[in-house]
Amino acid sequence: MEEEEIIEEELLLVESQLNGLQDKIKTLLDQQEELYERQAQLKALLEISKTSRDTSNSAPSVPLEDWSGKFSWDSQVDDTRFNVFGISSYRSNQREIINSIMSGKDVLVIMAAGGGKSLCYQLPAVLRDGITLVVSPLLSLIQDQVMGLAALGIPAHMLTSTTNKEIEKFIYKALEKGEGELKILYVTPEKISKSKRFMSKLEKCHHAGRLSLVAIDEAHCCSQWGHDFRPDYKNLGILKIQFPSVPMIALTATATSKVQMDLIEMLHIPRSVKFVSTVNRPNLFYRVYEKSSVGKVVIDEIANFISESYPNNESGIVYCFSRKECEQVAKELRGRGISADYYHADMDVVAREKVHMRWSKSKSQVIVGTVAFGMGINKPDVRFVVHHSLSKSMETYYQESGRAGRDGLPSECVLYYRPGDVPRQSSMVFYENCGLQNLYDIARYCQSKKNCRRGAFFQHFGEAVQECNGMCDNCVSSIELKDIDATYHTKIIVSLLQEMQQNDQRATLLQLVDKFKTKWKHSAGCSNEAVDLKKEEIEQLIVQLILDRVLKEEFQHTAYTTNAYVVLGPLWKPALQGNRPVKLTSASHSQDSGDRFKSAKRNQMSNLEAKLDDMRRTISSRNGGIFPHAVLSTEQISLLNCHTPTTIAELEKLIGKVKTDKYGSDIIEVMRSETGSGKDSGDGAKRQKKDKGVVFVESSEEG
Ligand SMILES: Nc1ncnc2c1ncn2[C@@H]1O[C@H](COP(=O)(O)OP(=O)(O)OP(=O)(O)O)[C@@H](O)[C@H]1O
Ligand SMILES: [Mg+2]
Repeated sequence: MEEEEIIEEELLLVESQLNGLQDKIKTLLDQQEELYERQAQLKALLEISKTSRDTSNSAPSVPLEDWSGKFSWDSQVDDTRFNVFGISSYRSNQREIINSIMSGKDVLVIMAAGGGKSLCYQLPAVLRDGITLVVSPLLSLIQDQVMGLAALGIPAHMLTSTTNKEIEKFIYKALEKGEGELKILYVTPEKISKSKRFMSKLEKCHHAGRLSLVAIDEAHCCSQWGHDFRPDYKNLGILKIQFPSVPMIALTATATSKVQMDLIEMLHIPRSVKFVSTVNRPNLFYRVYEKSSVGKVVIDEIANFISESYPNNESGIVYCFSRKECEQVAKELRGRGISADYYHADMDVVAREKVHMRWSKSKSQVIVGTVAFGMGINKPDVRFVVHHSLSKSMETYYQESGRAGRDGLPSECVLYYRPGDVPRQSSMVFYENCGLQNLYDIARYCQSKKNCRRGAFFQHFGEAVQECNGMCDNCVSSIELKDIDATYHTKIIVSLLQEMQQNDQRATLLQLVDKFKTKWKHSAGCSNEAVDLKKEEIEQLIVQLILDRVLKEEFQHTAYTTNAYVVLGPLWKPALQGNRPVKLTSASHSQDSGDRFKSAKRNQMSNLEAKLDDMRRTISSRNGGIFPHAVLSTEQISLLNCHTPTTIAELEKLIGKVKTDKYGSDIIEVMRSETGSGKDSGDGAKRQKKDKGVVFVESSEEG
C-alpha cells in the first residue's frame, strides 16, 4: 500500500514536471517558428541583394545610359505630350522611362499612386508603329483608361468579358490583318491565360511586326508576396517568351524589393531598366481618429467630417470591412444628406458600373466600397479617403488611401481605428502568407500617437525618411500625451489568461476586457499607484501586448465564422514577473482641430474656376463617355485661372491642340464672360488672379 502511494506521489510529480516542460516546449516552439520565419525573410533579402549586385556587375549589355539626355524622338515626344495629352511638363522619371521604352528596352517602373505611370506607356504607344497591348487587372480600371484615351482622340479598345461581338471582330481584324484604327488594346490577364483564340491573333500581329509594346499595369499582382496577388497574372511570363523582341514595361505603385525580384523573374525581364520613385505623397494628409464602439456614432462622425470639410460635393471614398457594412454605411450616410452609393463584389457588373459612372461624373459624392473598389481608379480629384475600419496591411492601406489626390492637390486620408477591429481582420488573414505580420504592422501604425504616419510608410517600403512638412496628425498634434505605467495591468491580464488556460478556457479580446474589468475591481487595491483604465485603453493595451508578443492570437473555426482568441504569447513570463515595464500612451483629450492641412485646403475656388468646373461637367453630360476631368483637369483649370487666355491661340499654348480643338470655343466663351472679355482687361486682372496663389503640393516636377 505504502509503496503504491509513493509511486503515485512520484507519478504526480513527474506529470506536473511534464506539464511544465510542455509549456516550455510550446514557448520554445513558438519562438522557433518565429525565428524560422525571420530566417526565411533574411535569406530572401540576402538573395535579393546578392542578385541585384550580380546583375549590376555582370550585365555590361545593359549600359548605364543617360535616359534624360538627348534622343532623336525628343521633339515628337514633347509635341505629343503637350498637344495630344495636354500635359505641360513631365513629372519625375516620366521622361526617362519614355526614352528607355522608345529605345526598345524592357522597363520596370515603381512609382507612387497618381505619379503618372499611364503616360509612360501611353505616349510611346502613340508614337511607336503598331499596337500596344496593355494588361490590366480590373474591368473598371480598363474602362476608365479606354474612355480617357478616347476623349484624347487616341484609338483605344478593350477586349474583356463585356466586349460585344462586333467590337471583338473589329479588334481581331486589327490584330490579324492590320485593318482599322487600333493603337492601344487593353485586356484582362485571363485573356492571355485562357483565350487560345486571342493568343493566336496576337501571335499573328507579332509576326506581321505590328506588336509595338507590351505593358503590364498593376504588375505587383504577379507576385504572391504582393498585396493583391492574382493567379492569372502568374501566366503573363508567356508574353516575353512568345514576343522576345517586343519591349515590355511593368508598372506598379508598390513593390518591396522582394516583389520587384519576383516580377523580374516571372515576367522574364532580367535586363530591364528599373525606375524607382519615392513612395511619398506629399499632398496627402494622414490622420487616425479614435473610433467609437457605437456604430451610429461612427457614422455621425464620418457624415459630419464629410459635410463640414467637403460641402461642395468634392469626391471621396469610404472603405468598409464587409459587403453588409458597405450597404449599411451608404444607407446611413444618405440618411444624413450625403449622396453615397455602395460598391462591392456581390453586385452584378451592370450595377457596379452604374455606381462607378455616377461617381466618376461627380453625380454622387461618395462611394462606400470594399477592397473590390478601386485598384488604379482613375478619378484624379478624390479629395478624401475614409477608412471605416483598418486595412489588412500597410501596403493595402497605402494603395487604398493613395486614391486620394492623384491630381497633386491637398487631400485627406482618415482612418477610424478601434483596437477591437484588429481581431475582426486577423480572423480573415491569419492563414495568408505573413497575413498576421502585415496586419500587426498597420495596427502598430494605428496605435501610435507619437510617430510620424508618413515615416511608417518610409520604414515599411525601406526608403530613407523624408520631411512630413506637418502633413500628418501626429506631426502637428498639440494634444498633450502622457505615458501610463501599465506594468501592473499587464500582470493582471497575463495572470487571467494563465488561469483560464489552466482551466481550458479561452477569451476573445472583448471578453478579456470584461474579465479584466471584473478582476481589476477586486485587485486594484493591491497597487495603489496603478491608474484606472478606460475600456478603450484596456483594448489598446491588449493589442499592444499582442504586437509586443506578450500575448498572441489563436483561431478556431465554427460552422459560421472564425473566432480569434487572445492567449499567452512567447514573452508572457517576463511580463507576469513585471520584469518588462509596459507603457501605454494616452491622450489628454480627444481629437485635435487646427492644422496646417486645413488652412492649405481652404483654397476656395474663384468664380472663374467654379464656372470652368460647371462647364466641364456640362460637356461631360453632353458626351456620354467623357469624364469631367478628361475635359479639363483641376490643374488645367487653375492654369486657366492664372493666365486667363481669351483667344484660341493663347489657349492652345496652355492646354495643347487636341483639347483646344475640342473644347476651345466653350472655354473661351466662359473666359470672356468671366473676365468681361477682355484682352484689354488683361494684365491687371491676370496679376490679381495669379496672386490668389494656387496650392499645389507636387513632389518633384521638372520643366
Ligand atoms: N506630367 C504630368 N503633369 C500633370 N498631370 C499628370 C502628369 N502625368 C500624369 N498626370 C495626371 O496625373 C493623374 C494620375 O496619373 P496616372 O493615372 O497615370 O497615375 P498612376 O501612376 O497610374 O496611378 P495609380 O497607381 O493610382 O494607377 C492623371 O490625371 C494624369 O492625367
Ligand atoms: Mg495607374
